[in-house]
Amino acid sequence: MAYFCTQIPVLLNPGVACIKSFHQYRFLHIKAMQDDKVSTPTPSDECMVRVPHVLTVAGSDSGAGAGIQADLKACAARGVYCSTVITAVTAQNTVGVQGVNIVPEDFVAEQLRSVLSDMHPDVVKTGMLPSIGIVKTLCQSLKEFPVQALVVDPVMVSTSGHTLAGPSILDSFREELLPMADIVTPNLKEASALLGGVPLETIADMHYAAKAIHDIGPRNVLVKGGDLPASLDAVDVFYDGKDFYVFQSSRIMTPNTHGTGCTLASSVAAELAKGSQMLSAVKVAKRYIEAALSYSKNIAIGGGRQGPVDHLLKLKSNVQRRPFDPCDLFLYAVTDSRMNKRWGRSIVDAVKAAIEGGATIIQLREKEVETSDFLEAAKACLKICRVHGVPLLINDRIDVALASDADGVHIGQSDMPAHVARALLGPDKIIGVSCKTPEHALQAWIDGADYIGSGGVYPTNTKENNKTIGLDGLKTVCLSSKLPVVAIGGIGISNAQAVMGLGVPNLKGVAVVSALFDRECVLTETRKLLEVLKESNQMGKLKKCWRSPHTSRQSNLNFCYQKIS
Ligand SMILES: Cc1ncc(COP(=O)(O)OP(=O)(O)O)c(N)n1
Ligand SMILES: Cc1ncsc1CCOP(=O)(O)O
Ligand SMILES: [Mg+2]
Repeated sequence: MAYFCTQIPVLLNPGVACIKSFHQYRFLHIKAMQDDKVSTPTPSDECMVRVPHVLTVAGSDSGAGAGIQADLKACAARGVYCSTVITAVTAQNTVGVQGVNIVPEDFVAEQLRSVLSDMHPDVVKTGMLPSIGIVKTLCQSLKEFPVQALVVDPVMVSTSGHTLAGPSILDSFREELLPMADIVTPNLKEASALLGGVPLETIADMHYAAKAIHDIGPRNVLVKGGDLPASLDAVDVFYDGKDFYVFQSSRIMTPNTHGTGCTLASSVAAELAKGSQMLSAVKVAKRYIEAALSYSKNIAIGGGRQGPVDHLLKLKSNVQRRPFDPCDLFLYAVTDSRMNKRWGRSIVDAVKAAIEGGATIIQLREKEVETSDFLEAAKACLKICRVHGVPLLINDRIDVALASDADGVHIGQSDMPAHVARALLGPDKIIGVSCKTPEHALQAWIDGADYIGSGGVYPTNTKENNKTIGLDGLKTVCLSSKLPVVAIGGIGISNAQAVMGLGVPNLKGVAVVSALFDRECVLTETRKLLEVLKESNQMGKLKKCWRSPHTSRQSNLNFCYQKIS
């Protein structure tokens, strides 16, 4: 079995050293264009990385919970490329299957030839195979273009009860397809059909079925017990021809189960494509489907009885989150547990008060707390921030940001490099970078940051050995920066006006620690600073911008400030 590495392929221009990130590439490309010597980058073999690849041969589900669409999403979620040969197009939604249109056999053959002859997938996974001709075509193609593993999900009846492959198909399954399979993953109904209609109602029956199906020829069998009567647990039985393994987990109560069979089989295929052994591929796939089911418990898609699982575990968080808006930097509150402890309050209480006072973004800068406490605080603060539509960033700790699903991070010149943070956090999270010079600011932009923090503008006791850049230094950085800027360092009620009065358009606000948190009442201090900031932005030229209602549920905080130019 080959080992594959999953790095992003690197683009090369002849004569240009290997470019490591998209942002760097984009920058060099733009620069080359400006220098008038652009040539289209060509891939070079030495930098190319082979990507694990699953080909799914299945039906399309217009509702996208199952079929080809589930396979694509599951493989993407598991980090594997997925190509698709479509055997049928179904009209389907959360209510049921309204129609099926089978793709002609010779066109299935053509799709198979296109993919197998050129792209050489590692693993083939099958779903809906609606005719004997299509089963035979597939078996023939696999003989011509062998793959490392074949995963057969013997789809016969949709969960809503619609026949997707009739009983006529069973002989070709038994005689041709299953003997070629490395694993077959029937549910109880499908296992029963493969065994000629024998009733399967107990875990003992599932053991019997796994063995009897194994005798037909596949190397491994996973009998799924989701439909087991009178069982609160989800029980699946795996048999490798020698040993039985019973996977038992508590049943996740959710209406959103459409596509779980396809997803499980695709995930097994994805793990095999990455190089896993069969038993660990099944284990990982089961863990993944459990996570997806649990995550999708309360998502609402469609009006029918059975909604789709959210394979990418993303839909809910995108509802709660909104894109970064530079206006968020207006009143940027940065916590400090030492100060809060001194005044006898928790991080969470401090954040609550700052938001109530008008803070437009929160950064948890916790240099002295244990990781587990930091994570708990981040989760608790995130709940509050989400209710108020205020973004929450984590200082320094990418791991805490990831684990808490915070909105982003703030990192300095000696922290994790911003391009690495971007690769770890993905395109949607907010990244801020501390910059004291125009060179820092340019690099932050190249690396994919969203904003820069610049300072210390004034001397401060909050951060040791921090060079003060003054208002002139801040202005120089702002003028050179392509990104919005927030000023930091020694800023409070007495000098916020002077900072904002610099009059550079990309200076969007001030970041403040001690002026808010080293005070008795965070709420009062935040309110006072907000008033000063509003004044300083030459009141009248400052426009209150209302956010769309779904982003913030408290109307008094449902705003940001934007300067009218
Ligand atoms: C908004 C903002 N700007 C700058 C900093 C400083 O970050 P860094 O230079 O990494 O120093 P520490 O805060 O980690 O001590 C910041 N935290 N926030
Ligand atoms: C974290 C940081 N980075 C540059 S100055 C500073 C400290 C700002 O704290 P304060 O607002 O109390 O001066
Ligand atoms: Mg830092």
